[in-house]
Amino acid sequence: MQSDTDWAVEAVQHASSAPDFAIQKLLSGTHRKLLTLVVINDGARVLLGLKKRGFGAGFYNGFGGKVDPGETIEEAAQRELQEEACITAELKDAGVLVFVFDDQPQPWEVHVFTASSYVGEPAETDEMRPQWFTHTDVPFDSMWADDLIWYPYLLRHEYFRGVFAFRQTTKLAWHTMLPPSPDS
Ligand SMILES: COc1nc(N)nc2c1ncn2[C@H]1C[C@H](O)[C@@H](COP(=O)(O)OP(=O)(O)OP(=O)(O)O)O1
Repeated sequence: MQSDTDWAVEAVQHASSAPDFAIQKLLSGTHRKLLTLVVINDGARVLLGLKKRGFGAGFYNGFGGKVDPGETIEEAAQRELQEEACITAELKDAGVLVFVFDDQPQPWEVHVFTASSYVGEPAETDEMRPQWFTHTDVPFDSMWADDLIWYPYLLRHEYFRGVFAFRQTTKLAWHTMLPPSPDS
């Protein structure tokens, strides 16, 4: 597993409005939970899934989950895409999101990927029900609150990095978006 998100620590340190819990949890050095998220974007539409169980159930989201020990982040993204949507794809790095929750011990680091095409036929699984949405019809009212902020970058094919602080799991309390790093 690999990650490099010291920029998230700097971002909260330099933001006077960042909530205390976000600053404390990011500065504490607590091991971050690594996750993946894949959004298939064919140029006019995105393929999302309605999460049927577990964290984020009832929200539309891309396909993804936790990085298992011994896996690279991209291997985890491929595995989760196959497990949740029954497809494979050539993945492109789209951005990184760091989430800090007041009710979760660890910050979460979510690596977002896109793909313009895929192999297989998207199919419903135990975890997700896939559905296409046009770019003008993305169901933000039924998605995580952060999505409204970073989807525009994804749809413009612009690499993004963001830090988001949530209270009571789903209430977005604060966020910041950073310019892409020089090597991204
Ligand atoms: C907090 O805001 C979030 N926004 C968005 N768009 N996506 C998020 C947010 N927080 C988490 N996610 C994503 C990251 C992952 O893709 C999933 C959560 O993964 P999950 O907990 O379902 O992981 P699995 O490994 O599949 O879990 P199980 O095997 O235990 O079901 O949500």
